[in-house]
This record gives sequence, structure tokens and C-alpha cells, in this order.
Amino acid sequence: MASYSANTKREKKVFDTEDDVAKAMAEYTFNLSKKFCKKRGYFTIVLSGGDLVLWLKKLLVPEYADTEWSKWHVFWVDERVVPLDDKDSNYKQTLDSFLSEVPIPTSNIYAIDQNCAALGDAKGAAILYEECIKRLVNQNIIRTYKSSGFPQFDLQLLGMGPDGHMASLFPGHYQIKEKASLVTYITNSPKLPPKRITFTLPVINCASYNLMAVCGEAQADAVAKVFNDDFNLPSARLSADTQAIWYLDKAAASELPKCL
Ligand SMILES: O=C(O)[C@H](O)[C@@H](O)[C@H](O)[C@H](O)COP(=O)(O)O
Repeated sequence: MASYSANTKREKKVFDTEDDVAKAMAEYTFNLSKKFCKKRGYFTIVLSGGDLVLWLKKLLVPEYADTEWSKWHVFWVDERVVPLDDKDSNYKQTLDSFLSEVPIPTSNIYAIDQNCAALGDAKGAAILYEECIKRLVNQNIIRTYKSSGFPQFDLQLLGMGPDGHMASLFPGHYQIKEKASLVTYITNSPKLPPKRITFTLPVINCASYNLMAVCGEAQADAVAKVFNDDFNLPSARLSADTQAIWYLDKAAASELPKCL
């Protein structure tokens, strides 16, 4: 796990358009799926909400038809604590746009507890999601990060908000400091809806591969702050065990100094 210091080196690729970012993200995902399915028979992938939900459709092309979908295990890095059939649910949005189009076994898709979701019980949803992850670690479906015992996911696909949040870790909110739990929750999220669960920073940064995909001029200021080591922004703290890489379109990268 990277330590934080000024002039953190951040790997990035800048693409002309959002569509190019989405296509490159699909290729990155496909290649890691091949790698991990071959290596251990499973591919544990963690998704975000937001624009990413639509970008996943780039995997639904003949080029990736031989993806070993049955070996995928799908999680969310954060989730809104709303009923699973609510339009704001990351699970529902991803099911409608992507998961319903690929033969991933339903039992390999890990939504938050539906009762807690329906009741808006963010604390309960976080506790049960953490228990679900620990169970899968015990079944050796999810690996662990060296000696820490923290779960190590193969790939996380992340997004960043204009305030520099990632997952549901928001600037100025205490959840970014949580180091013991795997999953925590927020009930006053600055990004609506207000109730969410989220992986904690240690879990996010234990992942083998983290791909942060950011598009649009609205994020350009936050991108520039991240690349200038403004650690008040949770996204500036992103690292990974093997590779953390930023995929930006030109608009999101527009405030970066050319030398970066
Ligand atoms: O549940 C969520 O709201 C998302 O997980 C959130 O963390 C998202 O990744 C960022 O807000 C970026 O969202 P956009 O991609 O829509 O800008």
C-alpha cells in the first residue's frame, strides 16, 4: 500500500473523449479478467455508480465475447441505501444496463442486504456487507492483502466527484479516517441520496488494481488538486497493491500542467 507524500507519482492516461475512456476501461477490465480467471479461477471486480454504469456497456461487444463471466464475482465499492429496485440503486442501474446482458451467476452478484436497503438502515447494510465479504474471504473467493487480513479485490473501477470524493468517502467527512472496518456508512452524503455504505480507504487501497475513470470539465479542478497532492480530497489518497491508474478524458485533464 503506497504511503502518502508530496509529489506522489500517479499513473495516468489521457484520452480524447469519454467514449475512448470507456473503451479503454473495458479493455483493461477484460485483460485483468483473463489474467485472474486463468490464475485462480475467479475474478473479483468492484464497481462504482455514476457514469461508470453506462461505460460498462463497452464490455458487451463481440471482442470480449470469450470473457469467462461465470467466474466473475461482482461487488460495489459504495451503494445507496435505497430499495434494490429503486432508480437510485447502483445495483439496479448496473443490473439494467450491464449485468442483465451477461451470464454472471446471480449468486456471484453481491448487492447490499435487501431488507436493510428497503428500511434505509445504512448501519445494518454496512455490517451485513462486511460480513458477506468476510465470508467470501473464508471461502477463498476473495484474497487477502499480505498479513493484514484485509480483503484484496482483483480490480476496482472507481469514479470521482467534482468535490474529489471517491466511493462514498467525501472531503471533510469522518469516514475517510476509518481504518478498522471494511465497510462503513454515511447518512448525510453531500451527493444524494444521503444514505450510503462505502468501502473504507484501507480496503480500497488493498486492491490489486484500481482504475479511476474521470471525464468532463466539471471534474477538472478536482483532478488538478489531486495531482497536486491535495490530500483533503479522498481521491488523492488512492493507491493500490499492483497498479492504481487514472483514465482521464481531455476535459477532465484540462487543468493539469502539461509536464504532468
Ligand atoms: O454511488 C455513487 O454515487 C458513485 O459510486 C460515486 O462515488 C461516483 O463514482 C462518483 O460520484 C462519480 O460519479 P460520476 O461518474 O457520475 O461523475
